[in-house]
Amino acid sequence: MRPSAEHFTSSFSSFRSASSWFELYAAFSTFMMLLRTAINELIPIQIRSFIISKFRAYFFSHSSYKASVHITECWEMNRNELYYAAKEYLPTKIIHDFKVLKVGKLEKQNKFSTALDGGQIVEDVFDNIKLTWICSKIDPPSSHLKLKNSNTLAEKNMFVLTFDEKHREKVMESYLPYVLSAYEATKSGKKVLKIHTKFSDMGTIWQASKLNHPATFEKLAMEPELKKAIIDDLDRFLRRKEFYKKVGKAWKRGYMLYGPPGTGKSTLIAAIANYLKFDIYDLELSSVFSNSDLMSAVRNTSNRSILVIEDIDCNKEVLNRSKLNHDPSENAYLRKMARCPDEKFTLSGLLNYIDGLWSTCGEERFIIFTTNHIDKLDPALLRPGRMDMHIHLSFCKAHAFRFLASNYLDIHGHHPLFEEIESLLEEIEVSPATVAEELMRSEDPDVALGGLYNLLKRNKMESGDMEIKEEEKAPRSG
Ligand SMILES: Nc1ncnc2c1ncn2[C@@H]1O[C@H](COP(=O)(O)OP(=O)(O)OP(=O)(O)O)[C@@H](O)[C@H]1O
Repeated sequence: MRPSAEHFTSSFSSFRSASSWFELYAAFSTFMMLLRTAINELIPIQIRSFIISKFRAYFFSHSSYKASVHITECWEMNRNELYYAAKEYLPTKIIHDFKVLKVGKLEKQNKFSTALDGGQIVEDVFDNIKLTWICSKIDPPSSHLKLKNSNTLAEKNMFVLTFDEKHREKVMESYLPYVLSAYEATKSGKKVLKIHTKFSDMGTIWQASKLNHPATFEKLAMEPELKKAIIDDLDRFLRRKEFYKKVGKAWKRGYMLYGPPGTGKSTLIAAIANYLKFDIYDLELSSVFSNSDLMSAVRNTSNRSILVIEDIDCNKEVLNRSKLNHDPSENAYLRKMARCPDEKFTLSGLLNYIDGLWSTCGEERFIIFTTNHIDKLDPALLRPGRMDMHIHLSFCKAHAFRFLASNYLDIHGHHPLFEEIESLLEEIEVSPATVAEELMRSEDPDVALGGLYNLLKRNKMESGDMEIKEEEKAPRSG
């Protein structure tokens, strides 16, 4: 069909109106350009930025951009503590209104544990910030990468935490540390303690076994003031994380336990470990072959642990080893394995080294040295500030004896032999270990206490005989 004359006229008029629109647009653009130039020239940039920020805040403050944090099960092929913290923390948020929840119990636990059953959305509020958690699965990587020290496939699950973008800083700096600290607390509550011993002379691997030592402060025969001072010190240490940070000190503590054999040094260490819920790393100096060997051993200890170095006065032994006492070919081999050719050390050098290295490794750590002969120690070790507390454990006197009698024989009141035993204990030196051993010989208190009395009398006579002999040996004056 051919177009009519009216059709052409209306198309032309619409073209005219379009051209007038362009004219209008051009005029508007020119005006805006002039206005912009005028504003830029007349209003300083600071005032302009301020006005723009206010304008944005007014119009966009209610629109929420979401930010997400992905917390995967593994981090750099290792267990991601934050993931496990979230796993432990989240069920506590829905325990009263859950729709689905996994429940289980391990042999060692006396309560059952709970876990999310995947796919659930958990809502949490922290400091008026709304947070949403969801657990989701990650496809396993194509290569069958395995976790270090574990048979689990890497990166199986993750938590996605979503929140308002504007709370990003608070979530990262306050909320996540809060989730982590709640986990640390529950973890230490149900922790099965371990004692690690150095695995071999050549390697630096620790071998762990369960620490089943039942020692507690309640069962330790010790002057009540000293016991209280130690417990107070431990409590202070535990709650002062922020303080250590503030004063720029490593969050660590060192004790020196000294006293004769059998006075309870090892028992006290076990009681401290049970109290703090810290693992023990028991380092025998005879298993350390060089500074680098020692460095690896110390570096491989974990946080929340106690590094115990017993009998540090055995200086001779260490020096003897470094002077190649054994077969020379064997020593060459051992040095090679320890990657420290011809490296020697003295005990004081070794202790200085531990001190320096240890203060740079991890946190929440204890180091405990024990010695039977404090007088033999290198003074550098006893220097103020190196060890935080020097604890003297001594022979059994009346108070410790009564304590052991009530603990071992259930005698809480009086016994006819008590006074005689106590006066003998004032005269001779007997360790709590010897007393405890005698008290364990019979369940009958009369028999056990009788045995102890006889032992103390014998010891007294022997020490009297020795004194007489010493006097006889000494040259007589006049
Ligand atoms: N103060 C104490 N309170 C309760 N029991 C103690 C005490 N001291 C020692 N014992 C008992 O004696 C045993 C040996 O003590 P322990 O091994 O702790 O002494 P030690 O000072 O470490 O000895 P060593 O210097 O020979 O290693 C312990 O198993 C414990 O039963």
